Amino acid sequence: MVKTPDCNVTEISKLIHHYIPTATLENNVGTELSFILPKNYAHSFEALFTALEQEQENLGIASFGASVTTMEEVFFKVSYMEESQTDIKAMQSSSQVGQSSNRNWNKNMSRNVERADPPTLNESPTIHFNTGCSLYSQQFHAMFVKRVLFNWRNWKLLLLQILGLIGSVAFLLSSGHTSEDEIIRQMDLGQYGQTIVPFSLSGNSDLAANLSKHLKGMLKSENQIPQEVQGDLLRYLRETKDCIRLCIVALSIESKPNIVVLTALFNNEAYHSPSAALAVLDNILFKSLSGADASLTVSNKPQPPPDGKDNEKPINGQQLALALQFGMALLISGYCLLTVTERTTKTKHIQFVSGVSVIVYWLSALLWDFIIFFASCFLIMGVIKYHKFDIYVMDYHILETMLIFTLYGWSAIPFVYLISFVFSGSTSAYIKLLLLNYFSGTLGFLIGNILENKQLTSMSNTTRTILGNSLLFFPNYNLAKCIGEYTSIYEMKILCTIYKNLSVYLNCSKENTEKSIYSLDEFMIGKYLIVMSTTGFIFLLLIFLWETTSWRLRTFLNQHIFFRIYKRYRKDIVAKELSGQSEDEDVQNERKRILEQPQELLNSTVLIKELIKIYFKSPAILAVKNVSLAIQKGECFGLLGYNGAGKTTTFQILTGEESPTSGDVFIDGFSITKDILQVRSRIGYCPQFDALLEYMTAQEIMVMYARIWGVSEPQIGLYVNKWLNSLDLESHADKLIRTYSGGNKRRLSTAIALMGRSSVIFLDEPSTGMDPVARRLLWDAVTKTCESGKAIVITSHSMEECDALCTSLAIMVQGKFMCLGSPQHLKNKFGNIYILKVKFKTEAKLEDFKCYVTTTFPGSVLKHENQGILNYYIPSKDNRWGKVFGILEQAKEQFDLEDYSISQITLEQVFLTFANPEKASSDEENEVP
Ligand SMILES: Nc1ncnc2c1ncn2[C@@H]1O[C@H](COP(=O)(O)OP(=O)(O)OP(=O)(O)O)[C@@H](O)[C@H]1O
Repeated sequence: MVKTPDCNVTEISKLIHHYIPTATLENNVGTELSFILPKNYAHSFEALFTALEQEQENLGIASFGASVTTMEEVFFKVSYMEESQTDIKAMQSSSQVGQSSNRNWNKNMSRNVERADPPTLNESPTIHFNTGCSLYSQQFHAMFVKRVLFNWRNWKLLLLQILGLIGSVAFLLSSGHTSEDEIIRQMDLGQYGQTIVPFSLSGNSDLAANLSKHLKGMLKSENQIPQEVQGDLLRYLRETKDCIRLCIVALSIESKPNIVVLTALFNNEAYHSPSAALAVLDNILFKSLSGADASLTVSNKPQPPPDGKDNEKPINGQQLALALQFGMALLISGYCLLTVTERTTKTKHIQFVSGVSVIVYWLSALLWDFIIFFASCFLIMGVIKYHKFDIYVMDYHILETMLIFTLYGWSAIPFVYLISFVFSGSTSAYIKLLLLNYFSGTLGFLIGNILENKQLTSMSNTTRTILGNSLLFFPNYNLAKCIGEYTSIYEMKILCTIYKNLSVYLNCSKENTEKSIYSLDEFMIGKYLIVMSTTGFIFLLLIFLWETTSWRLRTFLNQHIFFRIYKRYRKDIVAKELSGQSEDEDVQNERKRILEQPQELLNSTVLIKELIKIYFKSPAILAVKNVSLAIQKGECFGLLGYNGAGKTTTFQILTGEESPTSGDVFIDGFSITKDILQVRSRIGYCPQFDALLEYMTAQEIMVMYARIWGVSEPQIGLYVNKWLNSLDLESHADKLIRTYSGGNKRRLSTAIALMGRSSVIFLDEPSTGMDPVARRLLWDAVTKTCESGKAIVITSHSMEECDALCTSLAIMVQGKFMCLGSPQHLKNKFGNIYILKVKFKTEAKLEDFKCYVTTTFPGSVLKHENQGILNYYIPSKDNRWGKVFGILEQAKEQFDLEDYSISQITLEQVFLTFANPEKASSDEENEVP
């Protein structure tokens, strides 16, 4: 029944009980009133409905109808009976007494019992909500714990990143060193394999002949090839092809009067050829003096380091600078994982609409990520110390090195946050950021060094400066430069102290050695430190700016640029599709009321004024076409429509996710286009796809949202448990959300949307995937939330759900409202048929019954016939409820009917009429007069 303002519910109940004593009140919410009438009183229906029709005006009934029990209600009844027979004791002993009564309510279908309860879920008088500084500190706490839990639950990933950092640094540092035990290298020709040794002999002297003989003998014994050259030895070396590769040493023995000149030649491409040539020469001299058996062995053994420095490693700053790049990129890039996931799954949006401030959100993330980074830097210092890179750890240098790392972290973490806005997937974001950071560090470092060396490039100074300065944008480049320059400076200082006479190679002037490393001069680190500390602030500022002004920017572009251009070139479409005029009287009246009355008089929680949304693609998609609507406090408004009708887009605009192309929305009087931050903290939102942090448990995420809303710390447990109870989630409270079924995730998303102090809650298909029991729990929670004074806007493809919950609804078709009003109003307005279902005991009188129906109800249509069951559409015009029941009671006896039912058109049939007008009109033409 639809009640008028002066409806007398007590009198209506009395009248119904007069005819049907066992009738029960099912629902009394808003303008809707419904009773359950047992079927065994079907014989009294004629009298009851006739009496209702006669007294309709006196009792304050705007309209009424009847529907039969659905299969879902049968499901509840059967499962309840089954359960009560088998497990009644268990249910009674349930510790959750309130919960248990909830379940009974749902399974009994006696909704009135529960709905009569005072609202307990929202703003219970005992719950205190913090504001101001305490609210901000609670939100910071919630955001910080969220971040900690992410790393705690994904510890393997974090460990991998830290091990990657330390491992890569350790590996690259150790692989760059020469071994401590240097090998002894023998300086003979054997180290080059078999070689050709050209030699020339000139003059006639015994000594020369003797030397030549020893040379040949020695070379043969060493498996080398002696090659006597007649004529010019140098020319032979230059022109003989084989010599280019195989001649390492050569010898000339020249006899002059009174002297023999021995000359050893060496191939200057072979590293050890000079000493090998001398060794050959010394050997033949020794052999000629001491006999053929005498020999000399020449070996190369590096000299040991000076006293006390025997373990010191050579310092190599570039090596460390490059070694750090991969590990740092691996760790730092990982900070995009949660931020990208939160943004793409809309979890961040939900946190913002629940009231988290932008500053709190990002600073809490920065703090935790910085702690992890700082701890990792200490581990790197350990590795550096272990590898004896004393320059970074001796004296106060550890502080200087940590300062470089700290400033790098300060700029690199916000850099990663900022760049992560570009990506739509967390894994691809990680890989791409890893490559960007790594290559900006390594290639940037090499390019930077080339740019600094004026001899290597022919660029003008301006180009060189622009290129050099643009590299400063990348934190990894600054880190590499800092470490590289830092090492060079101290290396120079140490060398100048030890070797005072090295002025040929080093500038060891006082001015140079005593200059501060923090100086802004070239080859000092001051510039890089200042750039890192400044870019940290700039990146953070850009993030805050983007978060707070991107909405305005998008709205401005949409409304003042794109839409203006569109209007200019598509006047025909704008006039036809976006005028806002409607053929439906209710939609038109609502629009007129909103446009004509001042906003204050409308006093609505949600006010939608001429809302238009166009997706400017090719071709442009007109998703919402000039919609106006006012939703009051305590109202549950349903938005129905086929897939693609524009419901989600409307929701996205109402929650500040999408910007409107034209028009405005006011929540509690605050404009969504101008005061988005005020609007955000007044909204609860359950999006179409679950926006949950899957590494958390239900308990943890609910506690997080309770903190975001500002529930006082001692009451959070109580508050969260209430909401977990309300959607029957306590048994899953401690399980990770990633293990939940789809239905349970929906329950949790809905509970999150319903909690807090919002004025309006948007539920986008909340019951998708829920079982019937969970759906009833959801209905119960939604009804109680409405009763607590909040407005709820819901979209659903379940007509039954909208029928049960919504005080008013609109059917949306291709972006427009086609009708508007309460479910019963729409059924009465558009449902001009009754649905008659008849079942025969035998089919003997079936044909007679068909003739009877055709003559008794002119215009009726047999919709469906199957195994003795007939399904008719009967026009309701001229056939009142009482008359129809009277006729069918008589027909039951006359035609031997086993059973019959007569019901009003369902909301679903009204929906089909509107949502598919072409089909519906052809159906009506063909089937229903
Ligand atoms: N981001 C987008 N870019 C372009 N077009 C879009 C975008 N989002 C939605 N649309 C289009 O806008 C229209 C309305 O889509 P919307 O998602 O609002 O429908 P809906 O009624 O919520 O459908 P459903 O019931 O399937 O959720 C559709 O034609 C859709 O293709």
